[in-house]
Amino acid sequence: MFAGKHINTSEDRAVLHTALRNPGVKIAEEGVDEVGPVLEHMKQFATQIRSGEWKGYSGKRITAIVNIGIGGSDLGPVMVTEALKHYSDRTIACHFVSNIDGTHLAEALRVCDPESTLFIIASKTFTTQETITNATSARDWFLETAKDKAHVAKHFVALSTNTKGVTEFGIHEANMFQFWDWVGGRYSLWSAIGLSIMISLGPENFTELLAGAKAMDEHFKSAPLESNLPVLLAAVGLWYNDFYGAQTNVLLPYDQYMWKFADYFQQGDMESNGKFITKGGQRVDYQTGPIIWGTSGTNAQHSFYQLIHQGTKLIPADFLAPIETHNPISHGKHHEILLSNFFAQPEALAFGKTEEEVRADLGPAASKNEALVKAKVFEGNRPTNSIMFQKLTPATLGSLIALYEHKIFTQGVVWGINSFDQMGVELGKVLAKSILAQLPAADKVTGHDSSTTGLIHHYQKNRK
Ligand SMILES: O=P(O)(O)OC[C@H]1O[C@@H](O)[C@@H](O)[C@@H](O)[C@@H]1O
Repeated sequence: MFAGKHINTSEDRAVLHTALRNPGVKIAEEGVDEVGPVLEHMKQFATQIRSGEWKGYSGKRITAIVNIGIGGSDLGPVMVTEALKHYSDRTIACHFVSNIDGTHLAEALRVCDPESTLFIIASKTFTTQETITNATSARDWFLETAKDKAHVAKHFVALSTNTKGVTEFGIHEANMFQFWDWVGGRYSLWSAIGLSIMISLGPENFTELLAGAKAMDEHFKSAPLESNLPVLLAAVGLWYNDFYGAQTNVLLPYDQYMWKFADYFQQGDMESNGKFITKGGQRVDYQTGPIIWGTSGTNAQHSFYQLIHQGTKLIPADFLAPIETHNPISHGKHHEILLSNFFAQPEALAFGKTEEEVRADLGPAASKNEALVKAKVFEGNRPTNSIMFQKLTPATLGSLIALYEHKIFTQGVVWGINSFDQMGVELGKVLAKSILAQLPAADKVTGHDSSTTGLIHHYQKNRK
């Protein structure tokens, strides 16, 4: 991976997101020597937006950005801007529009002023139906007020590998931030796709984020296997996934800023390792990628922990927490309570509560209610990893993301699959396109099973 070999075999591509955090690295791959210049372009632009030097068409400064992208062109920027909100000066409101559901764009535009809004169209391919449709509607909305197409240049920029698609859309090449086909969508927040992060947090913090990831890259490359964090995380995951039949891995950050961390790695892990075919084309006869889910802190305890503690499924869990909080309100009381929960849960999951302990707790009442005794038993022996870090800084977040990226890579290598393509997302897209063409009239609906045909007909009869 680090050497730039084409390990994404199905697409014959290198996998070089690590080069994005190591500008100037020498690898013979088209575009690698442009990493530094593009980063510089992003810094200049972000600084102009943040300082107010960049003006909208009517002379107002930019006070809101709307990142329009989906999947890897959305989840990274959303997760990181949330996780590092503490580092934002909040002078520029950040909106993220991904869903094709018109509600997503409409609700974002409701609070934006066309004269002071910048649209960032983020799409590696610049062909994704949701993004191009949302971007076109955003441009129409903008032109309702701005009138003149020449004003688009001040309010629309693109992050893409597809220069032709971007210029055809009407965005000037000078307002395009390039990246390359060796950056996978779900590994792209380090590239131009991170522009919204940089505008929100400032170039220095973005540089720190990259530096944190680079530190983890170095560790991954050089640490002995037995003390190599991504390898350990991968090995523990493999153990439960492949030898204990665990279907899943829940991510539980005890830091409210990280509330989108699991959402981000849902794509990162499941789109990478949700594969049943090896690189050589054989059907695997073992389990590959786990189901990833989770949410932050104690909210999860009051929601789904019941099943983790006493359900019939084995759910390995990763707990993450900062030693220091950015918000030590009420003399640090909140953080002490938060951390006491962070320490308590893995202990409870590991050691549970025996029937004898329950009986001792209940005293004489135990013998009167045997069912209650059984209901209060925790079997324990439920596996967890606990990861503590000093504070959620840009560098620490960069390291944590890279830690999980390399865990995913390591597991993919052991399973012999290609973690860097995503063939499984294509079929639904193709079917949706053919159905879209059939929606105008009932007699156009052909080639489907009776359930699908019935649903489409129901919609056609009842739409207004
Ligand atoms: O960035 P673009 O090209 O719009 O793709 C957005 C997303 O599309 C999906 O179908 C997947 O392939 C994702 O990996 C990707 O991040």
